[in-house]
Amino acid sequence: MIAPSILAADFSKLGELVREVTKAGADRIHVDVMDGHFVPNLSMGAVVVEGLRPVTTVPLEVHLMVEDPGRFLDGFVKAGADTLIVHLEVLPDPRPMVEHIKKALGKKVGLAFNPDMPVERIEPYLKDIDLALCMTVFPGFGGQAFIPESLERLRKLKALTAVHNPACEIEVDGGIGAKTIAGCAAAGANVFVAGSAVFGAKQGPAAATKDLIALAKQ
Ligand SMILES: O=C(CO)[C@@H](O)[C@H](O)COP(=O)(O)O
Ligand SMILES: [Fe+2]
Repeated sequence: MIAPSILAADFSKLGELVREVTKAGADRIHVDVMDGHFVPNLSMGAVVVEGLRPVTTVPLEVHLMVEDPGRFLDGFVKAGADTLIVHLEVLPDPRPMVEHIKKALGKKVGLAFNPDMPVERIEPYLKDIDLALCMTVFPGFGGQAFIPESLERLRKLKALTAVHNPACEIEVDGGIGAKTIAGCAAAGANVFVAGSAVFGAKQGPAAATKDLIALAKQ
């Protein structure tokens, strides 16, 4: 599954671009939310999700790179988010929030972790989540280079999900493109976030989406 990240899109044409990648076969749209604290950058809030909701039929997944995700969950749900992804780094015990997102809010829940977090830290929560997001760059900015050590981490994550929750999706985010996507798929990933490789592609976002879908399948 391909999840174009709108962080790399030309915001003056956001609706049009999201329509275009949806038509090209994007499986979901990835919305990067940054608070300037958890990561050294600011990006977008729930109004963007609200604006995009009528534009696409595919799920909108919100990647919350924020220190205090609990403050924002309701707003994103009201705006139309389908999946809420929170970072393990800011949750000493993510279980109450995972439960809240699933039961009270009725949405899908993802747990993300940075490249310097031991993969085993997510193990106790795998059985309760829909998606594990293995960051393949340090979060905060689009357009960074894929960290090669991520492949070994993905293999570990795949082995852990096989034991605890084979239905749990394994998502990769950061530096995913034509050169890195097949390796990530072989290592166990099945959801691929791509920002610059889609919206910055020479061939245009629609063709790039189709190319990435084909490469991920090989
Ligand atoms: O969460 C993040 C960055 O923190 C990502 O979702 C980026 O937006 C991916 O951009 P590319 O590396 O694909 O350009
Ligand atoms: Fe992201």
